[in-house]
Amino acid sequence: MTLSDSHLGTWAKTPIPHLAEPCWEDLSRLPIEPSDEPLVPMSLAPEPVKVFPAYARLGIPGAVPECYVRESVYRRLLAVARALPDGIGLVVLDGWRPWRVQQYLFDTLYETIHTHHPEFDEATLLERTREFVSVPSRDPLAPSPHLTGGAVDVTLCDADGLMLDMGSLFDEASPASHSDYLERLNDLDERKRRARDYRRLLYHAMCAQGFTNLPSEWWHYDYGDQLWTHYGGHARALYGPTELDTIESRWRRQL
Ligand SMILES: C[C@@H](N)C(=O)N[C@H](C)C(=O)O
Ligand SMILES: [Zn+2]
Repeated sequence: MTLSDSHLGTWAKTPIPHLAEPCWEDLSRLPIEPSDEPLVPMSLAPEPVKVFPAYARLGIPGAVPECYVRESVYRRLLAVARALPDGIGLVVLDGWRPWRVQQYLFDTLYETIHTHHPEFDEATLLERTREFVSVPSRDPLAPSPHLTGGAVDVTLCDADGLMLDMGSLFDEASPASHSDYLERLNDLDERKRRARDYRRLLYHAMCAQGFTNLPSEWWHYDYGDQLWTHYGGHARALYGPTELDTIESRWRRQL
């Protein structure tokens, strides 16, 4: 289904600004005042929110078949979806992530880059991997963003539920995934111009609800974690690492 330019509105006409990559060492020093806000399942959200737990669908070991997020993140994502033009839906691909999945993603990308570039030294390998996967960390002072339930990976779909072409694939580990990549190209063909406009639409709809974006990934947004503290200019983060409630922990609290 093709949506007309005028239908996409002013967000799609407003460029994505260029932002510098984060310095992860500086981020880890930002204070966290942890809230006990619960993790809630995105799949209970009404239309136009859609949920496709990408890592569980890919069979990644330890991945959960649901996208859990903190309650404030849930409410904000619902508001984002409701603010999109008619006929466009918000697809949530990942939210809270178990440490094991973060480790699997990190190790897999690290090994893949190492195989393709045996000449890279350790520091370069780490830098290239970090561009697309954060270092796995359960440290209460410096958790990986997705372990907090504040980070989300999202995209857009049309009224038929088909994901829109955003100019690179979700998790594509290439410069084309940088949020402002299409802003920097001249002479875009029709396909790339539409992808640029969809990225802009997603970016401004998310920012209007208080999310911040990771500049190396058009799909990754944060609320309440240390990336959000940095890019949003906040005094402190709201979320530390968290875990899903188990039946054992629930009963232990109740008895
Ligand atoms: C793996 C990718 N979807 C993602 O979320 N990357 C960021 C950098 C992360 O792992 O926190
Ligand atoms: Zn992410």
